Amino acid sequence: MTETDQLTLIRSSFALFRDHGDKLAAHFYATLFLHNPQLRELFPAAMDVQRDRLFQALAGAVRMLDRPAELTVFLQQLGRDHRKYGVRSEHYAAVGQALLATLARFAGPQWSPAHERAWTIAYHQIAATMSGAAETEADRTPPFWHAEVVGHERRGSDLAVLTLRPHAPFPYRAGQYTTVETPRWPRVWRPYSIANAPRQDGLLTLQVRAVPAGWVSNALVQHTRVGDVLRLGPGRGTLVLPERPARRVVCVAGGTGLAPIKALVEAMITHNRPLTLHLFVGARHQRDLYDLDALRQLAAAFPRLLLVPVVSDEIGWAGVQGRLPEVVPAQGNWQDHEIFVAGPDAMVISMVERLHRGGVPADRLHYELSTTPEVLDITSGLLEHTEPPKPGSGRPATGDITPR
Ligand SMILES: NC(=O)C1=CN([C@@H]2O[C@H](COP(=O)(O)OP(=O)(O)OC[C@H]3O[C@@H](n4cnc5c(N)ncnc54)[C@H](O)[C@@H]3O)[C@@H](O)[C@H]2O)C=CC1
Repeated sequence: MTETDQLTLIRSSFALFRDHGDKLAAHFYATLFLHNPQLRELFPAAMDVQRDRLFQALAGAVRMLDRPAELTVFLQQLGRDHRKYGVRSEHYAAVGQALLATLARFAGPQWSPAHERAWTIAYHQIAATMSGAAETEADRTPPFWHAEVVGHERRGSDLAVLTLRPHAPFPYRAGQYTTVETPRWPRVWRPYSIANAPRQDGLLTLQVRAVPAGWVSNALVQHTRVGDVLRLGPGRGTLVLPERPARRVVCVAGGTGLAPIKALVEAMITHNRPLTLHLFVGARHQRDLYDLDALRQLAAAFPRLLLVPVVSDEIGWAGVQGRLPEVVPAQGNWQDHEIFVAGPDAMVISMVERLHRGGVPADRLHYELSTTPEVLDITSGLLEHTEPPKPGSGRPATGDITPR
């Protein structure tokens, strides 16, 4: 079977599953657990979110099949990230069997031996790439880090700043995110940006907003205390400082999008010391500007940091008023600036589009979206246990200005 034949068979059969996402996933997990009850304990108690992820993961992999280099990078990362769930190489065969049986069932009469072969080959390649990367990584880093909560500060009714002390050195770059599991919700992991540049004492801060029905965010904000121990996945994400030192910089943070931006600002102040550094911090209401005191301290220590709080939804606010995508382009000519943007996807997309239209080259625009295919894939693997990113999370897509 040629690669082209394989691709055609997989894509054509995939179209048959499209309308069965939920049922297909439910059948897959039922089959998997029926034949391998010992695997149930790798998954969270509630499987509804998990089921949604399966079809997205398959769609992501099928989409990338004709881009092998990209697919390999994605699968390697997925394999490394599955270590924290306790996934081992021998589990992949069981998953493959359940998957193939499920696909055959949902494809119906159109399923042929050729389809079976094409999917089997593809799955073996996927499993080999994932488990190979996981094994290589096992020589270098632990699958997860325990981290003690050494500070828990409420900033308003739905927001908390957590300070964590990992039990072992936790390598990451300013602007990256980690995934967090709380003892309250075992095996449910959610991504949160790390809100500080790496420090000598190894402490990490998270800025977490509790969102409606957000299991982990509510546990972290409402029910977590100093002394609790969380688990952290490895640092991830591409919203990091570029190789070339940034000389003139604009940072834009909307809501808890401040977390990665604050880490980047700290790193720049320590290492690059840019000539100009504008920091726009947007919130809906004045009371939502939850970290102003700390930002003012940064500005006092580094006078070239110009801090601009922006409030969008409160009449009577005496400072800059409006939505970030309208305010920031109007405040200056940023064509020769390095721009970092984080916050709600709609804000980030609108901001990046406007700045690009205004002449800022794509390679100077740094941001991440929660809905990029890459992210969807990473957070929704066959065995992945995370929801789409929530507040406080950071996503890879730096420099790509195409909204997805
Ligand atoms: N790397 C990243 O980009 C990161 C993104 N986030 C995301 O940031 C978001 C933060 O949520 P909240 O704190 O509740 O922020 P929020 O919804 O209260 O909004 C914060 C700011 O963004 C503006 N904004 C919101 N929607 C907008 C839109 N459609 N168009 C233009 N401006 C808009 C608001 O006016 C305000 O200035 C979450 O969705 C979270 O996932 C969080 C951390 C990192």
